Amino acid sequence: MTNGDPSTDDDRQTGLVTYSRTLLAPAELARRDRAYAALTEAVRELCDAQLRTEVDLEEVGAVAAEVRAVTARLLTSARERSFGIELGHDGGAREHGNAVLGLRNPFACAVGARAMFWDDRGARATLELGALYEGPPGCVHGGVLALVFDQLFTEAAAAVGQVGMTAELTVAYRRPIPLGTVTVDAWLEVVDGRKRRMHATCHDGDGNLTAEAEALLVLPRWLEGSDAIWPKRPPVDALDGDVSLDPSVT
Ligand SMILES: CCCCC/C=C\C/C=C\C/C=C\C/C=C\CCCC(=O)SCCNC(=O)CCNC(=O)[C@H](O)C(C)(C)COP(=O)(O)OP(=O)(O)OC[C@H]1O[C@@H](n2cnc3c(N)ncnc32)[C@H](O)[C@@H]1OP(=O)(O)O
Repeated sequence: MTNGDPSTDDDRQTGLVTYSRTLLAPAELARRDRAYAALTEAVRELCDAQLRTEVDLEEVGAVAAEVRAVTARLLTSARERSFGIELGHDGGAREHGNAVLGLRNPFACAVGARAMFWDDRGARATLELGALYEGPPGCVHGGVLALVFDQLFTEAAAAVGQVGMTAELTVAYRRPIPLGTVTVDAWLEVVDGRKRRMHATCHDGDGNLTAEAEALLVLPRWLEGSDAIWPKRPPVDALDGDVSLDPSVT
């Protein structure tokens, strides 16, 4: 099957996952990533602005027409389906459609160089969850937090070489989470064959523990022996200050 994109080779199937491999030189790939990241950021800013705007209704109508015109320009050349996974030159997955950290997904909240980190225990995300992620008034939507936990578990498992897909996810919401900065830590607790038991915490901007989560990840039978590589993230010590992932350190 061909994916219709001349910058990648054809689709391949590994179990349930369809992926292609880039045909572009690294410099060209980086140039495109910068351009698409800038577009994604601009659209994200637009989403936030349209949510909060109080301009008069005539202006609202005019802006809607302009946005539709811009959408039509983008659709003059567009893939028909989701981004899927494209493999880069090092075999690393370029998951640019991912709902939490996709470079080309304006809904993604874990974006930018300071959003996602790994160490030898697991993964940490430091996120700005603004008005677009609201559930209870002024607070983060519980489903959005579950989404972030889900991704963090995958990251934490990958950080220690134990990838898996989420089979079960349980969240304990301990106190409302004000919109703003949240820090989520996830780590591996137990490996039992293809099963990985995970734990995670969420702290608000004042350092309060707001939620905890547990998950069972399972290395899918179809992924055993695959050469697919989850993309590596910067080490936690790339951050300023004390950001140990040790769960005993609060
Ligand atoms: C996955 C990451 C891999 C990274 C690889 C690198 C590069 C890129 C390639 C692929 C990337 C793909 C996706 C990653 C992207 C984002 C992820 C974000 C997180 C998610 O968004 S992820 C989506 C939600 N997630 C699902 O879409 C899973 C649907 N599901 C299944 O795909 C199967 O269901 C699966 C695979 C879970 C198991 O299938 P299977 O055939 O491999 O294994 P099997 O059934 O034999 O179970 C083996 C042992 O696990 C126990 N077990 C199984 N399921 C259980 C359950 N629910 N509760 C309690 N125990 C359970 C059994 O009881 C047995 O235990 P025992 O050995 O003791 O008998």
